[in-house]
Amino acid sequence: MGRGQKRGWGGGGGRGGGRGGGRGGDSWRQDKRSKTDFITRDDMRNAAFEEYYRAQDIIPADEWGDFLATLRRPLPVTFRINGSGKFADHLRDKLQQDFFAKLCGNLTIEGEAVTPPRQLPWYPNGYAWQLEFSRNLLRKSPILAAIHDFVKHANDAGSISRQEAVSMVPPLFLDVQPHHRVLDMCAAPGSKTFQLLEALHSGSRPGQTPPGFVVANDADFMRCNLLTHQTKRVCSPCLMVSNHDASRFPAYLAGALQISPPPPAEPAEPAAPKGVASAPGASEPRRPHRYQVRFDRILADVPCSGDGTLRKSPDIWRKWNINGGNSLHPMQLRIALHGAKLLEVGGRMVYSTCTFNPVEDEAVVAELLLRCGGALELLDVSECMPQLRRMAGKHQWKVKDKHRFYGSWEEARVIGYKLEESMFPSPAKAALPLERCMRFLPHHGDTGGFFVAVLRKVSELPVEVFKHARRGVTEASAAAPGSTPATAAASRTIGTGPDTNGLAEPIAEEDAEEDEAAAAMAACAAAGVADAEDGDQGEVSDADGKDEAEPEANAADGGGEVGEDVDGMAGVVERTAATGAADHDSRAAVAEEPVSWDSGPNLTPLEAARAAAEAAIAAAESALAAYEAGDLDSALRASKNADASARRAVAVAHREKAGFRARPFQDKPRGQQQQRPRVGEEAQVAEEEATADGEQAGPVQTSWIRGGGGRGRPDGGKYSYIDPVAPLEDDSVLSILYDYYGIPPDFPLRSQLVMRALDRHPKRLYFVARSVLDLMMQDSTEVIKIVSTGLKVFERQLVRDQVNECPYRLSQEGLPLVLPYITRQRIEVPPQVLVQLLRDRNLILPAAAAAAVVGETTPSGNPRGNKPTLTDESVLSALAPLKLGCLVCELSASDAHQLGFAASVRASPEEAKALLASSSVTAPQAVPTKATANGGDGEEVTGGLAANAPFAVVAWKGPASLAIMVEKAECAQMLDKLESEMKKLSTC
Ligand SMILES: C[S@@+](CC[C@H](N)C(=O)[O-])C[C@H]1O[C@@H](n2cnc3c(N)ncnc32)[C@H](O)[C@@H]1O
Repeated sequence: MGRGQKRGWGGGGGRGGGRGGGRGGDSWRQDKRSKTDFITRDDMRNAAFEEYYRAQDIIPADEWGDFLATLRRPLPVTFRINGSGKFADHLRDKLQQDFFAKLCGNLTIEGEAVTPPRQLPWYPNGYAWQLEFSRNLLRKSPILAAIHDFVKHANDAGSISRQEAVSMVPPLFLDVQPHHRVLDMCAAPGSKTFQLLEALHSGSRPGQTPPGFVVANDADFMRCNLLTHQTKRVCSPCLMVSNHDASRFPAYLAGALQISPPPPAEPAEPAAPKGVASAPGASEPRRPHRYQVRFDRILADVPCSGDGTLRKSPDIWRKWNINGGNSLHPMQLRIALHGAKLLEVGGRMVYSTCTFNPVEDEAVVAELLLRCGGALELLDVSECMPQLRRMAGKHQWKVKDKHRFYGSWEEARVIGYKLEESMFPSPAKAALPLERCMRFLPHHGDTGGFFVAVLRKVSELPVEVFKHARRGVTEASAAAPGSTPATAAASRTIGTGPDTNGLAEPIAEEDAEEDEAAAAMAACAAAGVADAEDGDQGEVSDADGKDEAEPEANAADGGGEVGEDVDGMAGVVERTAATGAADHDSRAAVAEEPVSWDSGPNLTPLEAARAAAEAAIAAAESALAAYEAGDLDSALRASKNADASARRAVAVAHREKAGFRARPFQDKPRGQQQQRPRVGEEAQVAEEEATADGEQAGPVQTSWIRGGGGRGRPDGGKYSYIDPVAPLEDDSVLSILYDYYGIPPDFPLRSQLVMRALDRHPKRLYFVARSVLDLMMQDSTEVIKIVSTGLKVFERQLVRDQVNECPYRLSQEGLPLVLPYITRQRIEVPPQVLVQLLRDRNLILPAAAAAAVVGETTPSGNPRGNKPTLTDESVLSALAPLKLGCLVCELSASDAHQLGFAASVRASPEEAKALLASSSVTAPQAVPTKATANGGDGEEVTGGLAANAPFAVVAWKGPASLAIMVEKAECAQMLDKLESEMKKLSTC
């Protein structure tokens, strides 16, 4: 492909083992550029590929030319609108009316034809679109450039997701409902998990948690982190991200560990002589009931050779060879078989790949069906989504090794190179209804290629499916992305017999799992640490994928989070610390002076870190002002101070995080008291302080811990590179949260609020759905390797010089979940004020504004004051009685109604009870048996907490200002929605 051929937005993320999926910002474009710049049209051919697929007869002969030509063209940009409801409709209508309507007809720009945007007719609610503009056109046309910007910002803000059209199909056929227990076996980077979560939350009211959950699993740990990041935007407490080889995802959990009651008091027996085992002691853990893990819905979107993504990843033209698909087949079958085992009777499983290759497609499905002996059936979904063009699955195909094609296993058995019987068609397979499988061809809908089979489990699997020894955890498994030397070695020790037919078949699977669980249980009972799973992958990153040792990350950690939320918090610090607008300038003036660290009595490390961070901000602002005023000497001085203060904040925060309870600085003997450091020396002083002796506070104790091993877990845990999950049990904090926000005691903060670090002052608090918590509780031996879970609802927030009653602010992400239960610290604001807040982000309160002398300049020559001021009397009087600190600003019910937004809910105690009860109902066991998939005309399949949230923002009341704590991109989106609805209303 020549350079001129590139699409304006490049392609999306890659598929398959090693290829990552980029989303957000311009990274797509960069990925794309690096992949395509060196691939010319002449490179887009591969004789082996053409020979293989011509022989397979999966492309009608008269379409072959079209098929190849389409594969050589770059992929259009495809995106879908996230969620459903008012916001999603608004976005769709805006796109249609403001942008796409202008591109209808035979539009040409400077002689180049513009392909009009195309709505994907089969995607529910008209929420998915395809755009096809070249980079060249983007440069020439303001309207195309505006569309580009809009889509980019909407993607950044999380209201749309870029995703290849056919990749959206498998989740639609899975028909996920809110009560389902869902497993996404190979989930990263998570575009389908996102859809599954939306379906799970579909129909949930704000504050309501669906009773089901989604476990998103991937064998690659780093890709699990990517997945966690990508799915944040759904705002779901029902997600657990795990890291296993899907073919060995734990099928049995040890159950909740029970401690036998103490025996009745009896006369003490003489101690047993040494070397004689004592009788099972009454205080020994009783072996718990085994708990079988079952799911109602399973997506097996397996790693594959990926030739369906040739348009997105043209480098595959060069790399494609017959061995790719052949070598993946055994792993794909293992994963599918294990999925069948984990599936609940009556449950549905979708097997999908992005390859045209029948060895990875029909061959796997056919072998799976045969092995399951009628326990699985292939569903006929031909009536679902009729506008989605598809080809029926094949009953016959050919298998090839590096030498030649073979018509049957008999032919290949002796001379075939690395071939397995399961890859071949057979009369028994030909009798299966394989035509029910679906293959999506690129030239039919200007898409990529995909294969989908929808299966239902109608009865328990025959025992013999899993009877044979597990001989085939072969090199394919050992080479799985993310597999560690430990797993690979473990796999090899299981061995591959000569006649294994390569399938990870089996076995001794039950035994292996049982042994694993028993060993882990024994180890746990002995309070030991068993690395029963994969061992340490050597990664040291937290749930967000940040390096633990990264100084910036730690700077915010114990230091009052001042530097954490740059967009949200910096503004708050600026205006809440002390005296508002006027204060900004006075601080700027002093910020040029080296900062004193020994001021004030009883300065704790936390306060010191906070003070240092604030000083850093003040100094940085001062430096900026000086640069703007052209005073380079002052700017340089202030910059050095900012640097030194920030370093100090990092150092003190490190110490605080490490659990040192340092003595107040002035406790030091007089001679050793902190001297005011000279400019440039602060960092060194801070380092010394950070290593000074202190009282070790020790890690916090909790009643349970699951997973992980990092972040202070006392026993080390099994997985030293993953953060553990543990309940927040500090009642002093819980009581403050309940009291400050007026949350009714029924709301299960006490049982469902967790932290990901065993810190005395955890930085973030996450809410986990009951269903996820139950799953974790069944896993008493911690077999499931949890990478992340929970919805962030609170973030630690302390501000200097402010009486901040609650150390945790709400997180905008978790607001839709907790808002209905919040009865204090919330105010209604008229739409105009909300617009002002979203636009300016910080509004000065009148008293502070009055204190600023208009026209006066600071010592460095900058104008004082001059900040947007909050003047609305109704808001000011509503704000007055509220405490300093976090609050929620929302539209009134009537304004929300008029503007067409979901009205904010303030649940009465009774309603709160009902909402909570409906959030934790037991999942019905009956699963719809209708052989239909969701997604028919007009049927709504998406939803989500975020999508249906009322119009409300987290804000911060300081002594001098009101600031909102929402990221800039999200502010812009909200502002756009609000203004557009207000405009509509005014023109009505
Ligand atoms: C086709 S991609 C999945 C795409 C994903 N479903 C989505 O929609 O974003 C295949 C994924 O399988 C993972 N993988 C490879 N081998 C695996 C295994 N044995 N078990 C689980 N995941 C595996 C890869 O790391 C990769 O992320």
